[in-house]
Amino acid sequence: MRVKFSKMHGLGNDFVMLDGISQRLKLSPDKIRRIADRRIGIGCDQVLLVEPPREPDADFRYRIFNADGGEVENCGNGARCFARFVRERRLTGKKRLNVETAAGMLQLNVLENDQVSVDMGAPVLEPEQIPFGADRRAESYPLEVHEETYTIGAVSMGNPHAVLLVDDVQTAPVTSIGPSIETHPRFPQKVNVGFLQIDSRSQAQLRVFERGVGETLACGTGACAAMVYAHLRGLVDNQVEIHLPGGALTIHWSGPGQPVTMTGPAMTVFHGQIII
Ligand SMILES: N[C@@H](CCC[C@H](N)C(=O)O)C(=O)O
Repeated sequence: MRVKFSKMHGLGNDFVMLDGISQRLKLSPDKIRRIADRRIGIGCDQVLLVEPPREPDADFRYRIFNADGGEVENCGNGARCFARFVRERRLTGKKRLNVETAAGMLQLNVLENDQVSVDMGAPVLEPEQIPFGADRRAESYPLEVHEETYTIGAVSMGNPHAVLLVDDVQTAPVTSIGPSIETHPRFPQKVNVGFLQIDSRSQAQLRVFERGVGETLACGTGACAAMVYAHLRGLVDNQVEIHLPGGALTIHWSGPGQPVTMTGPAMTVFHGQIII
């Protein structure tokens, strides 16, 4: 099967974008892994597939596959790239888009200067719905990892996130404890793990060990989850610039029940074809 693709990224979180509207695609976890492989494939953190919508009020459906082949619910950086992709491929001329994901409907707004703003919906904090093993909802939870107890926040942005506050993001144990938290038994569907350093009430730094990928240069849903946790702890105001290794995202949240808004860039790198 010969497949046309675009290589894109949002702050270095990179994607292979597939148009499943003008070409017939049969993807399996094995094919996703091959496409995502940086040596024998194209290489990416996630493969994103655009399909026709199923819901009447949606413009498109967009599906997300991690580099390990697993399909997941949401991807913030991917959502911004999706908006740019459907316009560049002339699948739509709209600047405001409604897109269906496994996590629900997202609203996107294409701005000037390669920026896209996304209404990511309201965060979910009930442990059962994250899903996270805890008796009741709390602001923070103790989590035992390798006989040490860490304090975490647990937030779903459609996909599950654990957030840890750290003094210095540069020396944070992202790759040493990230994998153990990702697969911790209290997160039955695994989890993305964010390490957050708060610099002021409007500036923070974040590194994320992503479920099904490893550490990435940026994670949009991770930045939203980090904002939610920091806001619930009273550490930040309603708008925060979150600096990730690949660049900054602006995240806005005014509190429980309200949607989180994420604004940042979406970049196209090249177009190509692959035989899979
Ligand atoms: N990079 C993404 C998140 C992608 C999915 C994540 N790895 C998961 O398994 O939930 C983002 O920008 O949000």
